Amino acid sequence: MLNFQQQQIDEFMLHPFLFSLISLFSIYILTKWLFKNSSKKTLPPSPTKLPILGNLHQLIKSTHRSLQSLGRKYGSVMLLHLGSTPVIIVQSADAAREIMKTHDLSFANKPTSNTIRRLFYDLKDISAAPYGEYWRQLKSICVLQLLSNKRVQSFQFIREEETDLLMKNIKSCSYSCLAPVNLSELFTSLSNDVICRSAFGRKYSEGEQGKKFLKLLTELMQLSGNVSIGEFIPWLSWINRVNGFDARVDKVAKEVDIFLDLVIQEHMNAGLGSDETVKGERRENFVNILLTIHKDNTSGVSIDGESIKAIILDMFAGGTDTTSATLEWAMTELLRHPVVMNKLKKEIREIVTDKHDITDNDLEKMHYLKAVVKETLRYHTPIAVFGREAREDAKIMGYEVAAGTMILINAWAIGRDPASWDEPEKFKPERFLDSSVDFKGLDFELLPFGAGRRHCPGILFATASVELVLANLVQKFEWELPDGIKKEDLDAIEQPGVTIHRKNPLFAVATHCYF
Ligand code: HEM
Repeated sequence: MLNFQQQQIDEFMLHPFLFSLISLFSIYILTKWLFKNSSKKTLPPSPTKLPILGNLHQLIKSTHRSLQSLGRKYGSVMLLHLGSTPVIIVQSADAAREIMKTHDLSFANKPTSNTIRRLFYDLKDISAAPYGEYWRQLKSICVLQLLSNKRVQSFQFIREEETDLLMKNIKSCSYSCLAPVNLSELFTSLSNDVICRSAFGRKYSEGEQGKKFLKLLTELMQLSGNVSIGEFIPWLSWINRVNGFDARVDKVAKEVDIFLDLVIQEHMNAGLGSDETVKGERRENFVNILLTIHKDNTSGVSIDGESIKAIILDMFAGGTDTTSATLEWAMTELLRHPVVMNKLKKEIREIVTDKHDITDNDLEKMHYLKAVVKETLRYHTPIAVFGREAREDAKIMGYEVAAGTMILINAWAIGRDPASWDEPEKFKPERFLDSSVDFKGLDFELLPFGAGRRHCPGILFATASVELVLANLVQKFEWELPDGIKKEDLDAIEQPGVTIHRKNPLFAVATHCYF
């Protein structure tokens, strides 16, 4: 029986036509299999997704913390699906370096949404504009004209005057009657006033219109940070129309536009008269600088009225909330760590021995203060997660990324990665004293301001205010928590949003005053 079968097989195999047919068919199948396997994309690991929602349900509580815990399981580069949108999550210094240095140009776009488009003049602002000639022009205006070293120095008088007002306010509201002050609220007004004077040449916070503008800005920030379900699950976008979200976006965009039109008109009427002067010297404000660029069309840069409004809006959106959050977290940690507070106090009081006001020169010598600010930005990264978008197909850490894919960089998790940091869960400014690690975008383990082409142009502007305010708060007052709250009981609960603030406002009492 076996022999018969074998014989049949042999005869069959020896038949020349059948044999070649079978060979050809086998080669075809083998080639197809090989090709299929070689063209199969190497994608990052991915948690199981639900139908429709994808992985959205896993990010409900706190995006940066949820991403960090998923990363512990799936690795520092993982693929999530937010609804039907694939998103690559990056949570290590090495992977961030590949995105923002090795392949920076491939990832130089920013992810956008319909909400951002409607709030930010159809992407005419710097932070949302796609990479290209228009964005390059805007960024160069921003870096060379609005936020350059020289310009930031020229606004020193604004920082000093506003800090001085803050100190007087604390003296009269807290020290005089030993009452708790809401530091969170004071930091928000200070940051707004500093940007307002730099942008418009005057504070708008006192008038009715200005107050309304600040309220609108708060709403604008909330709306831009809102994860609108329709962005990720397009067939559910009707929900935004029904629940009033779309109407709110349109209303805020319209009212912000009316206010900015008014401010620009005022500046056009007043001309350079709207600039503030210090000892007879004119200090140009952002609106006037932009109007001059618009009029002169110098150096081939051309911007229109909408671009001016979009840039101004970016300065407020990018510079106010982030600065106040940094101050709020820095004071929270100083109050929770009396040893750090005392060390900082000692440094500041040794440098500012007489009663003179703290100058930029003094700040330069305050190495511990700078370490406290860096540690605050590492430990409480204000913009915990920021995005990029692939402009073309690229490969990161061996994984393939298709053009158009959204990337989310979890700067907060990178700042707490044990692979880069010793005792990352402790607030320890000392770690920066003998270290060259900085936040200027060259050290990928510390990315509070991002890196590469899209890095934050406001670093100098922000740190100048944060350092001056902190140094004054610590030099001029002794601080205690209200109502006998112990340092261990001071919470650090976060309020989710684009910028991570404290959920509960920070209250403290100025018990001694030295001015
Ligand atoms: C502590 C304060 C601040 C923090 C933590 C911060 C953080 C950031 C981050 C993470 C980005 C994205 C970077 C990237 O994608 O690589 C960014 C972009 C930006 N920031 Fe800031 N920022 C701060 C202050 C400011 C200030 C004071 C201004 C202006 C007055 C400003 C204006 C901008 C602008 C215009 C962009 C968009 C840049 C671009 O897309 O090319 N920021 N910022």
